Amino acid sequence: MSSMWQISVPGSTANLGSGFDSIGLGLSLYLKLTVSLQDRWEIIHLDDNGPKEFELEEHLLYVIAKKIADQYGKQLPACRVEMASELPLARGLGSSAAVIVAGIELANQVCDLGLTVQDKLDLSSQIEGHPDNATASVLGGLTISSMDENGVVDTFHVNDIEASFVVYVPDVELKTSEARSVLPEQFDRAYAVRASANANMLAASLMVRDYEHAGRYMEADLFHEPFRAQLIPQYKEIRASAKANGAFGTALSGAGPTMISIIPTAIEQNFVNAMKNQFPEHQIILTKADEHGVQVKFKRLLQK
Ligand SMILES: Nc1ncnc2c1ncn2[C@@H]1O[C@H](COP(=O)(O)OP(=O)(O)OP(=O)(O)O)[C@@H](O)[C@H]1O
Ligand SMILES: N[C@@H](CCO)C(=O)O
Repeated sequence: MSSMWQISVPGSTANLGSGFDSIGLGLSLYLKLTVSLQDRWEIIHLDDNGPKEFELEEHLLYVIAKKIADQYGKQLPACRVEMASELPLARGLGSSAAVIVAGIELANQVCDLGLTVQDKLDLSSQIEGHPDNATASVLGGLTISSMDENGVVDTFHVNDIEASFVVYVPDVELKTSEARSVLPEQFDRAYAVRASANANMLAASLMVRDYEHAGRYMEADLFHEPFRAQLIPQYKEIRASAKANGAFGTALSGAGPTMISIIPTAIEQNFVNAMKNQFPEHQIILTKADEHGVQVKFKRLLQK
């Protein structure tokens, strides 16, 4: 008998504008792993959304799985991993958080660690450094989170987000580390109060499912977008056209360069067609909130 695990992790969008480093939303775009045990490690990418060349010891999935196994005093067995991903690298769709959550789950399954959901929220957020994408990949849905100085995460989780989302993915990468390097180290008090008031309004609007209001506060970020906008292809044009075509609001997805609109479900097809006409250089994808977070299917196979 041999064992096989199928691990599915949703990608995510972080911030939704003013909810910087705190608000996340799982998207119905997935990273999927098929894992089995064999006598040597092997990671096979089934598409282009993975590193083109890599040393095993530097592959994020392996690094995380090994780190977690070590942390729990277990030996990580050699695995064959087939990886399929709908998340382009370094575009703002939470590819790194999804791989981190997948690596934690892989170690959890093959080393039988018995991790709780809270363990997964804490471990993944500590590794990412902020809980927005990580919590959304663990839980799906909308997550509003805070991580304390000991790395303990408190998350408010909301499902049934009845809106549609459209992402505009440009053909350029922007590493999160680079997009964070342009942010100011400090804000003065009056500025910080306005920025956090806008984040509070965004969170409240999302909680009561007032997406029109949420769209307004998605566009009112003061923590990061004013400093990142210059790095983003067609930032102003996409925001303006999306609004003209009926979007509630548009923001950077995570650290960018992808942008995301929240739109009424009733207009989705016309909206996407109009935006595709106006932004032919972008890959434009209609998506929804994922409702499940990380999922595992386990099979025992009869060996030939
Ligand atoms: N499928 C994958 N396999 C291996 N490594 C990956 C994979 N997906 C992402 N990574 C790693 O994560 C890095 C991208 O992380 P980064 O935080 O810059 O972008 P992101 O997570 O896509 O964006 P954001 O955090 O803004 O949503 C890649 O350079 C690579 O090292
Ligand atoms: N909150 C993070 C998301 C990307 O990891 C940022 O905007 O930098």
